[in-house]
Amino acid sequence: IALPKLSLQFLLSPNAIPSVTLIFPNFSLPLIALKFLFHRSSWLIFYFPSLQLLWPQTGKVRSQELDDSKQKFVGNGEREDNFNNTYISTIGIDFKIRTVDIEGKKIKLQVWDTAGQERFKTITTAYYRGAMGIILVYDITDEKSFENIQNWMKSIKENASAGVERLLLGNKCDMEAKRKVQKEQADKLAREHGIRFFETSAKSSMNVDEAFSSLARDILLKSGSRRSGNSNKSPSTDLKTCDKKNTNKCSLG
Ligand SMILES: Nc1nc2c(ncn2[C@@H]2O[C@H](COP(=O)(O)OP(=O)(O)OP(=O)(O)O)[C@@H](O)[C@H]2O)c(=O)[nH]1
Repeated sequence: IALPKLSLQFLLSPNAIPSVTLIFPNFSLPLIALKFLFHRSSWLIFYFPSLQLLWPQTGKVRSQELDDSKQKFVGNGEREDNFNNTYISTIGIDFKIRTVDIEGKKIKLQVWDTAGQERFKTITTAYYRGAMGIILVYDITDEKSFENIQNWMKSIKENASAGVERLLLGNKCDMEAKRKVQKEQADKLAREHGIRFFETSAKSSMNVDEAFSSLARDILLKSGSRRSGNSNKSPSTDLKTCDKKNTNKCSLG
């Protein structure tokens, strides 16, 4: 008998709807439906942006897969012709496996390609900790990207594990005519931080293998020397100069 009275009181109160749900369980069905709809819509609102985050990433992986298969199909054709010039920005993290040969041993590297853009910094810094090596890449045709290296160095100091192996790369060295960052500037910066520096080209593959091998070798050496108590750096990697005039060696490390 008391229930309807109670429900009326509750209906008039600001908390009416949850109270009615408690008193009349049969009312709860539409309310649950409402709640479900509400939750579902909020879930959808939260879910859709994350889908949008995933889509371009998938697109990037797919375009790279297509590129790889194109390279296989073309066979020994010039790699430059198959270079993927379509720019799809990395969103958050992109994951790749690369195998390098170090003194006859195959070393599998797990490479986490992080977005360079400032707005993804919170996501990317979360992945620093635990990384054994970090490659900092700037674009030799873009001064800002070089200036940004200082910020990344600071961020690594704050977020990465102590003693993480670092490597500085000046990429796009096939674009000499558009060069904005001189080799000497980067060399100086690398020396200040006590790290190796190479100029590379993802387009012509210049020094790309050398860069990965060098980092892997330094990581191996460091972990080996940690065990043996010796902390000497490995001898520098056999590098090629980016400008075509001198294709012998250029070790800046
Ligand atoms: N000429 C030339 N172009 C390059 C080279 N490396 C990358 N590019 C081009 O530069 C653009 C950006 O390349 P990405 O590798 O996606 O650059 P990123 O720094 O990873 O960019 P985010 O994914 O936004 O972090 C693309 O259009 C590439 O084709 C290179 O060595 N030489």
